[in-house]
Amino acid sequence: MKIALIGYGKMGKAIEAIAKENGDEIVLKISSSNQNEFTADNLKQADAAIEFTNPHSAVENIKKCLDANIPVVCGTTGWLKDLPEIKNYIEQKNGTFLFASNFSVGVNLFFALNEYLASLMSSHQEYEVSVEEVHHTQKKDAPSGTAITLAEQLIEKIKTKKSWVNDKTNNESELEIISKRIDDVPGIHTIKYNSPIDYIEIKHSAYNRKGFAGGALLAAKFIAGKKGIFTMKDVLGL
Ligand SMILES: NC(=O)c1ccc[n+]([C@@H]2O[C@H](COP(=O)([O-])OP(=O)(O)OC[C@H]3O[C@@H](n4cnc5c(N)ncnc54)[C@H](O)[C@@H]3O)[C@@H](O)[C@H]2O)c1
Ligand SMILES: O=C(O)C1=N[C@H](C(=O)O)CCC1
Repeated sequence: MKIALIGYGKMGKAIEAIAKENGDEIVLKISSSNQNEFTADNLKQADAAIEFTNPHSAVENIKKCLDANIPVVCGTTGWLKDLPEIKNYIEQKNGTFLFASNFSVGVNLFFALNEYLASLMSSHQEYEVSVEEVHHTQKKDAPSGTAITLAEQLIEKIKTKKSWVNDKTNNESELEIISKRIDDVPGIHTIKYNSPIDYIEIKHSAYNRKGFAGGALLAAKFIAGKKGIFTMKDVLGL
């Protein structure tokens, strides 16, 4: 398969390494230093584009891929306030799009586990739920996109929680998300349930970026040749 990489930083390079192992071809690599090559003609050489840049560039980059009629997988986090605009754009262009806050298969299984545990815990209000995420110090957004997905799942199931805050809170209706930034940590997410008599936690730790990169490639293969908006649930059959 032929892939355009929009963003050639830590994730772009991790995707390139796995693509080479799989026999996929990277036909275009765009970073902030070669924007002149980010053209419709160049994009059209690819079966799909994979976008991992930053919260300020993602929306424009996705639109450029849709304008060129190229299916686009996006892993950039921190831009989701603009998702309704992107959904309209996809409809107008009859385009193809897949976003995931986390592409790793393990985290997508962890999402399913989080939903299941939250539905069990919803009738046990003595447990106070909170989320913690730890990432490397170069990360631009907080909380992580993955932590937001986990928090949204919890708010859906645990009716006392109405919204999340990225800070400590004593307000019972707010779900606490604590963000920590430590050197080179690829990503750790923990869901904590604390009661006056015991404590339960579920935790996912990424050892490196291979899971995110491999999942993004699976997603690109899944959407190539399709039309519409997809999620990792479609890719993994969850
Ligand atoms: N969804 C997931 O599974 C997942 C996993 C890891 C990282 N991420 C997210 O992916 C994004 C990128 O992460 P990273 O660690 O690779 O970051 P990074 O800073 O290492 O790389 C970003 C790259 O984007 C390039 N870039 C910046 N502006 C650009 C533009 N306008 N057009 C094209 N390229 C541009 C930079 O030159 C750089 O090469 C972040 O938002 C991060 O949170 C998501
Ligand atoms: O390294 C990052 O940045 C990561 N971003 C995603 C997020 O915000 O959840 C996924 C994990 C790694």
